[in-house]
Amino acid sequence: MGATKVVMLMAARDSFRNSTATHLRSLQFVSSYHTTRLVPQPPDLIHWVRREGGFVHQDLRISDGDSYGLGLVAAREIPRGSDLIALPNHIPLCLQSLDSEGDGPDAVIVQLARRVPEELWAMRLGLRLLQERAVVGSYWWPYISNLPEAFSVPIFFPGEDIKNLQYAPVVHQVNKRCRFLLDFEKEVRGSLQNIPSKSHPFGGQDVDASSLGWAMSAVSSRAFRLHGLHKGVPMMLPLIDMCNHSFHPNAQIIQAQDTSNSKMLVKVVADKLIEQGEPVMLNYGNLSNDFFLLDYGFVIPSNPHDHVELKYDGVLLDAASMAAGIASPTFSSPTEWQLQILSQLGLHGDGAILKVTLGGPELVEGRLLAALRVLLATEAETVQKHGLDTLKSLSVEAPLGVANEIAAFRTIIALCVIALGHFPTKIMEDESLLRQDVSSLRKLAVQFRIEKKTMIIDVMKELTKRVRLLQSNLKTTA
Ligand SMILES: C[S@@+](CC[C@H](N)C(=O)[O-])C[C@H]1O[C@@H](n2cnc3c(N)ncnc32)[C@H](O)[C@@H]1O
Repeated sequence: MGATKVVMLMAARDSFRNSTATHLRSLQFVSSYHTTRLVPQPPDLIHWVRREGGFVHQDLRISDGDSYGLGLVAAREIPRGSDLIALPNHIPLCLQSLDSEGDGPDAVIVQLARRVPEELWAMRLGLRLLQERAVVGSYWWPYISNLPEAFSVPIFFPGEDIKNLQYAPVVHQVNKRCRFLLDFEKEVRGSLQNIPSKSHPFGGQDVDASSLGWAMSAVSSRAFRLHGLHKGVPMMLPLIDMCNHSFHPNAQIIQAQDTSNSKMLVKVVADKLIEQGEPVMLNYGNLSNDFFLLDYGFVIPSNPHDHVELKYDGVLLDAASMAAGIASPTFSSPTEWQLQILSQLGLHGDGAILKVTLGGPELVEGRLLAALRVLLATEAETVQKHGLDTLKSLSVEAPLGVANEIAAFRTIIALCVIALGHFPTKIMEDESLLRQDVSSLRKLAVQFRIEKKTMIIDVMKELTKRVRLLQSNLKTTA
């Protein structure tokens, strides 16, 4: 079902290739990506920002080359603390408040944006971007023409490569986004049917799922939410959005006041000395590979913030526990006092959130760890001596005793084995696929699943190490 929808999205993309009206800019979408921009030779973005009253450090250049697409680099050493870019208020592209009324094209955009669920906020600003892309003479055209013509986010993967992700939570998200785009295409077309041309936000042009997908991906992969003046409102920040991501950035975005006119500026400032030839990197956030893939179209190898989602399920935990050699586990039939703690952990009763995670900086989600410790304990009094925070913490060693801790860790290791078993292929097979001549989208899908599996194996290794340590402590004490 999901895959069929995706194929439809791809097909929709192709069928609109010839719909260009001569007096308007086309919203069509062409299927290539990386460094290819919307027009073959877009205007010089640095020059445009300066001309519009922004500041760009004299030693900054846009560079083309590595696998990250375009990026910003230092042509000469830039000292720490230097301003790299400063954009006055009129350069960022944002959406007006969804509460605003009025008429004309902007009001139509606001009405359409109100129909987009908050979780797909990128589509809201995407409508605004599409509006500026459609009409000739847009103030932002020098910026928009420098945007990539295509994105490697999974809504544009062929159906087969969505399956190739092999990870249900992300496949589910991709299908949801594709379904949304196809439904929203109908809604947008319906709403624009009887709009007089002077109020048409896209200059009379048709909008399809593919152009909506382009706009949503342009925003999700490039917009920033700043928490100062604009209180988390997403904005497209021309030129600043040429900076690529690193968890070890050398620059950051700040908001500051322009001393000459006391208006607000969005700035990029060097956090470190930037060597000649070094790229300027920002941290997009401590995100999992699920987010990086869905919103940005890339994955980070050995991402310390990556995790896998599991459903908290007593029967599954019993199976894992038994596989780990623990006699008669009671995960599926907890006692009354255990159920009370599970409710406090949000793993039982009304409003329970059964999604738990393995991996990331926490290694094991605190709620899962606490549940295992509690359900593998036999005495209510021993457990009730401890607060929930202690039970949830991996750094508090064996709060309910060493044997309990070893049993909890072994159960998680067995859970990891079960989780690995859900992937239809092994890492070795994936790696051999990567060496073959396959499309870059397929490679990305395979790289994503390799990272998930490697992360699970790393959790197992770490917990095995801890079990060994606990066992040796036990022997020493004995
Ligand atoms: C804000 S834009 C940065 C400029 C972009 N490289 C370009 O060519 O316009 C974000 C996009 O850059 C690429 N990118 C940024 N950081 C990356 C990284 N660490 N690894 C791989 N791709 C990255 C991804 O395609 C991402 O969607």
